[in-house]
Amino acid sequence: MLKVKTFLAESPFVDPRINLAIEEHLLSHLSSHSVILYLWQNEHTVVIGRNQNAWKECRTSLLSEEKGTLVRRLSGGGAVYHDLGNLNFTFLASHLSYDFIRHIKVLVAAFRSIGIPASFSGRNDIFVENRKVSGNAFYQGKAGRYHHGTILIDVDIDRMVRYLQPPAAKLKAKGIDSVKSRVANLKEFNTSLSIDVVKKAIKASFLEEYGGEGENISLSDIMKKEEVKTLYKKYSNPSWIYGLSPDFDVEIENRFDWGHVALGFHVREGSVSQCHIYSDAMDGDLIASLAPFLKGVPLQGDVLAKALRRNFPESMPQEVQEMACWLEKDWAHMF
Ligand SMILES: Nc1ncnc2c1ncn2[C@@H]1O[C@H](COP(=O)(O)OC(=O)CCCC[C@@H]2CCSS2)[C@@H](O)[C@H]1O
Repeated sequence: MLKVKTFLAESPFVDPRINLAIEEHLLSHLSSHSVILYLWQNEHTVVIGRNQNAWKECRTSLLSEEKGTLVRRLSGGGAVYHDLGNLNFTFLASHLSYDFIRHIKVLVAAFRSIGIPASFSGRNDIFVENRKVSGNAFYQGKAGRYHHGTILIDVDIDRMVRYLQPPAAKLKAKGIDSVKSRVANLKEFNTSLSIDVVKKAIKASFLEEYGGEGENISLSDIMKKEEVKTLYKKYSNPSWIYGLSPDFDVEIENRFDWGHVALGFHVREGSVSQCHIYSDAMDGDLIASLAPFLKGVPLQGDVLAKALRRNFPESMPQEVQEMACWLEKDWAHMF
């Protein structure tokens, strides 16, 4: 088997934008015949895949209201939730040293060494007793490739489900859909586990598989580099996080005493780029004439309601008042 030099890197940071910046930096500076095991954790974060629609995959306004962070990663695949009960691993390797089977071997052996009967699903997941405990994804750069994944150790599953639930509105969007699974925390199978125990097991299994010392990479030195600061800005930029979401169409409707109303929005980068309003109200013209007021407005019920009201500073027709209240009340958390 090819002899490779092994490195270990452990992040002391819990900000996903810093950790993703470090990961990308490590990838672009890989030397030949080397493999790095990078271990990292994020606090209260949803991570979407490179080609996903942010609003479709994540209740973005709920997450931000509860002080969570949404980030987009480089690799493909679906949306996952991280908190400090989740551990991430990344195997970064030069093209010749990259060997997915060996990575899985490292993980499965590590799990077994701490009493967890894990197996690889054949798709991109690791399962224990038919429940997913790890989701994996991949990226190829110039200097090498990476395979990264999550490990659910003691994650708040209620929060995970809440943030990743599908939006209530009818939504048609291109982009990659997440694949919902039944998940489990490793702690359910071995109550004495902690993040540290799992980390130690993975590091030991990595060195067992690859040999070598596992030279430490100092991430605080890497953090000082200009390139990492630039990458941090990229991962923090809303045009990276939201802007790469493919456009989508969304429809919401309601029956009022005076008639039925359906609002159809075309959404680009989070704001309404086109709006159509259909209604069977007596004063259908009034309702249809509201559409231009919603163009360019961010897709949030309360902000849309404000935009409607702004256009009737003097006397607001009853229908408009009711529509604004409905948007505010039912769709404040549209996504
Ligand atoms: N943290 C975590 N771990 C495992 N599975 C999860 C997690 N959060 C959510 N899920 C479940 O996986 C599906 C999505 O599965 P899906 O297969 O669509 O996507 C993935 O697994 C992507 C893994 C990305 C790993 C990266 C590594 C470092 S940064 S993120 C979701 O709907 C939940 O049912």
